Amino acid sequence: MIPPRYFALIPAAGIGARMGGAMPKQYGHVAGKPMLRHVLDTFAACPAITHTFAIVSGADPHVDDMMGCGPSLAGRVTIVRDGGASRRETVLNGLLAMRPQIADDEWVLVHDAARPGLTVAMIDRLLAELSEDPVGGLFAMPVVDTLKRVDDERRAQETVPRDGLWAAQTPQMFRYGLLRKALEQAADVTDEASAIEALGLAPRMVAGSARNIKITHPSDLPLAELYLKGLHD
Ligand SMILES: Nc1ccn([C@@H]2O[C@H](COP(=O)(O)OP(=O)(O)OP(=O)(O)O)[C@@H](O)[C@H]2O)c(=O)n1
Ligand SMILES: C[C@](O)(CO)[C@H](O)COP(=O)(O)O
Repeated sequence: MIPPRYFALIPAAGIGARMGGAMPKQYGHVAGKPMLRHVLDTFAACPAITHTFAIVSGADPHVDDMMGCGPSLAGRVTIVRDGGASRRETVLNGLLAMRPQIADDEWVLVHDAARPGLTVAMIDRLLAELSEDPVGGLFAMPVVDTLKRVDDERRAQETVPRDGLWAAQTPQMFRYGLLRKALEQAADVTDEASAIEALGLAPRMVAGSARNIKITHPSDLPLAELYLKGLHD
């Protein structure tokens, strides 16, 4: 029996509103290279990943320059120019584009273009932990801060018990057929695991890493630089 293969899907069609800047944040440089290029180079360097699909906006004017700023990724990465108005739509469009190359029981790792700190070793660890899992799962980290739910005036209304709370990261790894069905049926979700949970299934958490930071605001950049320059494990 041929073992199922692993494919990466990188949603990269956002505008980076919270980051600001002249271009979408996935093209902003961190440690000398565009954020999205870090991600594509990592997946291309991972032998266990059969192929990577990056989903960008149909009108994206930056992707060709990004693909040209380093060794060729031909044969390892396909750019799909079909981003959607939401993350969910972008990922779903990517899954549809992948259809001719992937079977329903094969794995899709969905990873934010905004998380350039991912390493090949982390990908291998995720596969080792989840490749036999009946549902799939994701990187996540236990919440360590005390959480407050606040009102419109930023006053605490409730302290949310943090026992059992984990902060989701990516990759989020599910079999193609299940993920596509879940996203087709989901309301607008902020991650793929939410759509899987809406089917009544329980994705498994795998301990992530602080280096797998999602670059959202300008204040996230210095820490990401430290990790990507190898100055901090
Ligand atoms: N319509 C969208 C929205 C987001 N994303 C992607 O989803 C990932 C995580 O989203 P986020 O960090 O929110 O990025 P943006 O949506 O670009 O940021 P903002 O919400 O600040 O605009 C990013 O790689 C982003 O490019 C996408 O592919 N399509
Ligand atoms: C998928 C994710 O990174 C998990 O924490 C997060 O939900 C993405 O949220 P964003 O608002 O699209 O950045």
